[in-house]
Amino acid sequence: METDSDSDGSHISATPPRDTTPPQPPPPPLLSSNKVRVAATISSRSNTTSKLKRASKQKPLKSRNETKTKPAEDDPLPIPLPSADFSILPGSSIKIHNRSNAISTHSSVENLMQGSLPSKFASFSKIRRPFFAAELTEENTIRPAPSTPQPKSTSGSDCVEDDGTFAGSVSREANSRTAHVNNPSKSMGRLPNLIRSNAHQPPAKRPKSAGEGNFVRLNINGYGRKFTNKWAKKRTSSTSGFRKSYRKRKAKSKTEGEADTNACDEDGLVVDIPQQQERCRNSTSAHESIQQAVLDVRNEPSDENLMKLLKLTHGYESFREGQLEAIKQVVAGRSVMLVLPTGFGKSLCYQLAALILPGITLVVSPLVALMVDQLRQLPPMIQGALLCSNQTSEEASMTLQQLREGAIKVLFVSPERFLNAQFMSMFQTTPPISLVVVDEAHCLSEWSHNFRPSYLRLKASLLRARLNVDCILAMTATATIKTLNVVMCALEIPATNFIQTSQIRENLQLSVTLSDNRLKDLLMLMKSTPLTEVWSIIIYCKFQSETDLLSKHLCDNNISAKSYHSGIPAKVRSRTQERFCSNKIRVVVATVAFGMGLDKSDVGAVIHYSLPENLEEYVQETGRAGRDGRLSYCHLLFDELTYFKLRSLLYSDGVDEYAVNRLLGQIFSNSTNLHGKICSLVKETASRKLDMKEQVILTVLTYLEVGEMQYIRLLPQLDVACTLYFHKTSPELLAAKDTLVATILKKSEIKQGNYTFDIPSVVNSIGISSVDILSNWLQKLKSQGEITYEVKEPAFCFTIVKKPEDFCCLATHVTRWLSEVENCKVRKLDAMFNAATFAAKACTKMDGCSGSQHTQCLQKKILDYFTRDENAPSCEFPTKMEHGSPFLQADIKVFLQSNSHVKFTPRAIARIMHGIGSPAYPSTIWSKTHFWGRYSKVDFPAVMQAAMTELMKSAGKEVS
Ligand SMILES: Nc1ncnc2c1ncn2[C@@H]1O[C@H](COP(=O)(O)OP(=O)(O)OP(=O)(O)O)[C@@H](O)[C@H]1O
Repeated sequence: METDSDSDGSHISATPPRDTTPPQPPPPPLLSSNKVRVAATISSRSNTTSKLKRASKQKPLKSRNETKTKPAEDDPLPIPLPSADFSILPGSSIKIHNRSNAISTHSSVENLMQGSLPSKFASFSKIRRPFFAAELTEENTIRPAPSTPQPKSTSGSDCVEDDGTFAGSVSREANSRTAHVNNPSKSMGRLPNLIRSNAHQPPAKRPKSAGEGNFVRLNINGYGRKFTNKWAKKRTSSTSGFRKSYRKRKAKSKTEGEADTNACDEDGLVVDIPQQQERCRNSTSAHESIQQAVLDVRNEPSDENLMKLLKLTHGYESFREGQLEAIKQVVAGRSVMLVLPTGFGKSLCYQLAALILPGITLVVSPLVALMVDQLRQLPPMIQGALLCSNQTSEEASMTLQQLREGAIKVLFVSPERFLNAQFMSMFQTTPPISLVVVDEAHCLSEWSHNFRPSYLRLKASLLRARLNVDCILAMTATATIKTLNVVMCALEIPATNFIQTSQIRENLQLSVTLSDNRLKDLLMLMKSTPLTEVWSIIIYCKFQSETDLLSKHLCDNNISAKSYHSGIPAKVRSRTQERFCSNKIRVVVATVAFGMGLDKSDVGAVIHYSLPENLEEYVQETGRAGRDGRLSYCHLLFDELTYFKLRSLLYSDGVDEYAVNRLLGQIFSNSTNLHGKICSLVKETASRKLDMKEQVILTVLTYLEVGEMQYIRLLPQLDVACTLYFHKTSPELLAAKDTLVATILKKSEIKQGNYTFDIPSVVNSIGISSVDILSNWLQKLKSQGEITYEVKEPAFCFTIVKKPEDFCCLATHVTRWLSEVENCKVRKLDAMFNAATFAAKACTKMDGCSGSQHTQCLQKKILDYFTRDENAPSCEFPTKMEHGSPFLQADIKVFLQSNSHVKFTPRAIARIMHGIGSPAYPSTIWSKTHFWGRYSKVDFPAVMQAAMTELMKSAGKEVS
């Protein structure tokens, strides 16, 4: 059962244990959940009640059911089928609002909103883990090279940032809706997150500039390699250029005899030229007003001045809860931890701050897709750009040039950039950085659901020392107390600067079904009200194969659906997303790969076809529904089998101490001679030899770099094996003319007449300063027709800073920590499963839950999860796992006997018994044994223990 899941949730992304010594001066930690919540409210809380009252008077909650969805042109609307009653689904008695029974619908809506809902919840975010692809290699060596790091990599660490490969412009247009709920005021009264204010009361028209909008042409798919901020571009382009193109267009329209003033500009946007000129004039005055408003705020950052600026820049009448406080703190130079729900307006906080602060605002974002989305959403008067590895060096230099000229206010980068010495030093020649924004800040903590080792570099101390930045805005939508503590500690954000608002969006109706036939139940759900009346639906699956199967099944049943996962070509994915956003596809059946940068406010329902791995994921994915504030439906279909499968998969990243020890041995072998030289570790070979996933190796390496002590310095990843093919001059003759060729020949192995060498070894021995010099030189020989060459074997590259004194002690420390991370993930899954099981089986329905509708009890569970002390065991509902089996020991014995030629560790045996493949014991081979996955219901540590006992017995026999 090797997973084809996109979640790769199983990857521990293990990383360094936290520094035990807090940074100087130590930031006041968030002591307890209570403390956090008290601090969280700061000033925002006091206004909440009155705001709610005001809001409830102002706007009614619209029911999605009452919206007439507009059928798309190229996909026929599914034929409405007789509605089914969910109550017939096993394990539930769902009673969802029936169209033919309007009164019951609305009363249910009221019921939903009337329940006593807690006002504070932690919430969701949208980051997704990258998909990792490995290539087969044969070597596994660590090699020395010169001390200067090479700046460019072919398959470098930046590959992670580029993983968000889907591109495509996203339609921002939601269907216009006019319907109202019969009695909405009651519901409204209980909605603390007035996200709907956006939907119901369109903002005042934004001031427009000549180059309105931040146009981005995506290059992720390989076509159009530009990340351009159009506004900035227009600023630098000359007027004559504009006139020329205008004349050209006009002439063209004349020759064609058409009075068409609409023309396609170079980027494919339709531009109305006379209007554009008018806009130019208007924009000058708008620009001046904004400049004046910025000056006013700088002089006096009062609520009134900030509000005025907000209106001018974004067209909004007021700030949402938490926004004003965050902006004020940041503008005053104080770091802030901001926790707001998904789609609540975190970006606006740094956008306004960027405008007010004098220097550059650097936004660290985990995925290119997200950066592109954020760049696109910048208001026109804020010039932005992004740096990513998809760009050509010319594009990157152009961005740098614009930065130097002060033409860019907001720069988006990935955390991997902080590996790059060139990047870190480039700010010496630009205006200073005023603010660093860490988006999806939970990625910084190993205790979050989405940990990214590269985020570990983002320590306040580094930002201060290398970028001279003191002010940090950390933002997330989903973080537990434990996660927040880690983030705030690393970024040195004092507890007093913690801003958290009400977290849950109450326009989401949460329902749950424990199902023993999910396919049948899903179809029934889709063919019943209210879903028959909802246009945009996302169905989340865990596995890629599942999404393909489901979308086909839905299509076969007259429901237009498309599958979306990272195995689908980027172009196709991009098109699916585009068509979904423009309402041409009704249903997208997706893995977690779908949602990043999704800019669609009118998703009416999110269905989970599998159990999410944790409540963070659940909250985040359900949060993609109803961002327009309308009543939206979130149904969770789950079964125990998937729970067992997911739980097993969480153990696929675990490592044994001896393997960590061996890894350390490889990294530091000959380290005395290697000081400052480039070393490499071929990913695939190391992974197979150590039976350790590449991602886990990277985590250990990151630990060695940014843990308590710095042992290595990571460099961008590289394909290290290079094969040369000589075409004109013979190798010997060329070597006689060129010392570089001579060195290569000395360092090469001859395979089938071709010369293969290790790039870091050659770079080290010829003493050149960077790998780039070597590759430029090879390129030159290639252009002369002398050679062709190919590179392969992606490797982790690093230089040794210090050799650990005690390998064993370090290995123990790292292993223990990795194991804690693993346990944390398992606990998160259990909490998700327990919450769903509680709703489906044990909820007494006293607090407003009914049928399969469990908004109230699930919201309570979520609140509890995000605010409780995670270290305290939560055993309100024991997990379903068995702790042993009478046949386990005997089966392991038989398994060992029948595979006596293979060496196993207890972990390897337990993985096979749980049906999990690993680099050294791949599922392609081991799934053939009939013990494969046989004990997935038995707790993994118990299976490991049994395997250990059996291995000891057989070893004892061998010795005697
Ligand atoms: N004060 C406000 N009034 C009205 N609308 C607002 C306000 N602030 C933000 N918005 C709008 O809310 C929407 C969501 O904002 P944004 O994308 O910044 O949310 P987010 O919290 O960053 O979301 P995510 O968690 O998905 O990253 C945007 O359309 C934004 O313009």
